[in-house]
Amino acid sequence: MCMKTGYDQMAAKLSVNLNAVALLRNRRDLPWPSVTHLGRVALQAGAHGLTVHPRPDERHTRRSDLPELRALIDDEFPSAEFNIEGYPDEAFLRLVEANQPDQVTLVPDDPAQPTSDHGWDFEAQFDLLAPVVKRLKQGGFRVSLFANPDVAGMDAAKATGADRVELYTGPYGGCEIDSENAARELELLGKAAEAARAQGLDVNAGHDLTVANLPALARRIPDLVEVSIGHGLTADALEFGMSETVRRFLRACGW
Ligand SMILES: CC(=O)[C@@H](O)[C@H](O)COP(=O)(O)O
Ligand SMILES: NCC(=O)COP(=O)(O)O
Repeated sequence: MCMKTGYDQMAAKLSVNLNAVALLRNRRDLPWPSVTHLGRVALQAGAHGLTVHPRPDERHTRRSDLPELRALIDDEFPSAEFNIEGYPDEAFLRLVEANQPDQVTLVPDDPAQPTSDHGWDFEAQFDLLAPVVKRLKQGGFRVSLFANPDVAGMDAAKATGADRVELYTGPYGGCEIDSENAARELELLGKAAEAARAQGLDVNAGHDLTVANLPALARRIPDLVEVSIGHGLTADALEFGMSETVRRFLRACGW
C-alpha cells in the first residue's frame, strides 16, 4: 500500500463492485451497460480492483461475466485484484475455482435475500466455514469472511484459517452523517477492527459506503486494507461519470 496523501496513515484500496451495473444491464436482453467495459473504466481511473457478487438467480452479475472480468484484469490491469463474493455452496466454490480470483469473500446470504445484511456467526458456523476456507486456501485464494461489527467471535474467525474479515458497514452507511447513531456505529466498527487485528486478521469493509461516510471510517480504522463499493459508487457514476466517481472515492479513502 502507498501512503495516503491527506492523512498520516495508510489508505484502503478501492475495489469497485459491479453488481449494480449488472443489475441495470439485466433490465434488457442487451449487452449494455457493459459490466466489463465499466470495470475497465474504473480500473483506468485508478480503482485497485473489481468485486462481483454473483447470486444463484443471476439477478446481478452472471456466471458468464466472470471469465471476461478475469481476462480484463489479466490482459490490461495485471496488478489489479479480482474479488468474488458469495455463499459457499458447491456451485459457488466451483465458480471461484474456474475464475481464479485474488480474493474470495464468503457471505452468509440466503438466495432470497435482497442484499447482504449480516455477517457470519463464526462460532455457530465454524464447521461449515473451516473446511471451505481450507479448500480455498489450498487453491491459492486469499479468503475474507463477511463479519458483523462485533468484537465477539474474531478468535473463531481466525481459527477458520481465513486471512481477513470484511466488516459489514450497512448500519453505519444507513446513518445520517455526523449523527450520534453514526458515531455509535463507527465505534462498533472500530472496536471490531481492533479485535480482528489483535487476532492477526486483516480488515476489509463494505456495504453502503459513500464518498460522504468513507473518510470518517478511514480515520477510525487507519489500517483498513480494502473497501468494496457498488451501490453508492454506481449512483454517483450516473451523476458524475465512472472515472470522476472513482477518483472521488479514491480521495475519500485518502489517496
Ligand atoms: C457482501 C456485501 O456487502 C454485498 O454488499 C454485496 O456484494 C452487495 O451486493 P448487491 O449490490 O448485489 O446487493
Ligand atoms: N463487499 C461489499 C460490497 O461490495 C458493497 O456493496 P455496496 O453496498 O456498496 O453495493
